[in-house]
Amino acid sequence: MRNLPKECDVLVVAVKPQQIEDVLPDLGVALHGSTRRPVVLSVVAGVATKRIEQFLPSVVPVVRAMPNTPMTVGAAVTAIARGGAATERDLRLVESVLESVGEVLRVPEDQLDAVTAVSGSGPAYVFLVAEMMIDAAMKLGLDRATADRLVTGTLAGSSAMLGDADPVQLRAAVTSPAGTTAAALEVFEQSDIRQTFRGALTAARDRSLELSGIVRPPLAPASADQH
Ligand SMILES: NC(=O)C1=CN([C@@H]2O[C@H](COP(=O)(O)OP(=O)(O)OC[C@H]3O[C@@H](n4cnc5c(N)ncnc54)[C@H](O)[C@@H]3O)[C@@H](O)[C@H]2O)C=CC1
Ligand SMILES: O=C(O)[C@@H]1CCC=N1
Repeated sequence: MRNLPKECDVLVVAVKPQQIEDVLPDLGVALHGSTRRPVVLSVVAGVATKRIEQFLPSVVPVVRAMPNTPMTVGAAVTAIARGGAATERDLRLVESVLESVGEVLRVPEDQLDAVTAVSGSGPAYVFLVAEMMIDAAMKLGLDRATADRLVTGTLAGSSAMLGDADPVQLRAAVTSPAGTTAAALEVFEQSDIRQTFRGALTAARDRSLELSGIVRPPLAPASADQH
């Protein structure tokens, strides 16, 4: 930890929210003892830049990001927000790192809890849809391998069509009057699926807000020679 600031331009904090107090005090000490000022990039859900800054020298730039797991296939969408000491140059540096694995958007920090609910947790909602479609396909008599290929191909193809297109228009184009899609969509609407989605995303947003309250105040400032 002590040598990290000398070796890195960007230091990524990627522990669980409950673990940041195990990491940030030592990082603060290492940065106090260093003349080099790497950007601290936190991907930790629900922990505000102000909280992170409390552990670090005031000149250290902090940028908070909410990426998502499609990063592993170069298709992330990540939102970033800057802390008090971060400059335009720091933001560009972070963007250049994150753009190597997907798209990057800048948002005000107070929107990151909503972002977490939408795109941070979002892949799980899509995977749940895949799981439920595969299950329903098998109930209709398709074998597992066929169901997997049909569902995976349908989700991938539909995502590729979305691009900048309007999902409402895309859905309308699939839905023939009194046809099969209309029959399925009627069942979805009757089950109040829209309200379910609003409730789910609100729960995720609220959990992110709640997590921001779990972090205890930092320890008294420590000088480098105490460690
Ligand atoms: N999983 C996801 O889709 C996303 C996760 N995040 C955030 O990323 C963070 C990490 O999440 P995951 O990767 O899912 O968790 P994880 O549990 O897989 O990774 C946490 C890592 O922190 C390490 N760690 C724990 N204590 C440490 C310490 N004292 N010093 C050094 N390393 C330590 C662990 O060894 C582990 O590798 C969380 O804050 C989460 O909110 C953000 C966006 C998406
Ligand atoms: O579930 C979580 O807390 C993390 C944050 C976004 C995705 N996974």
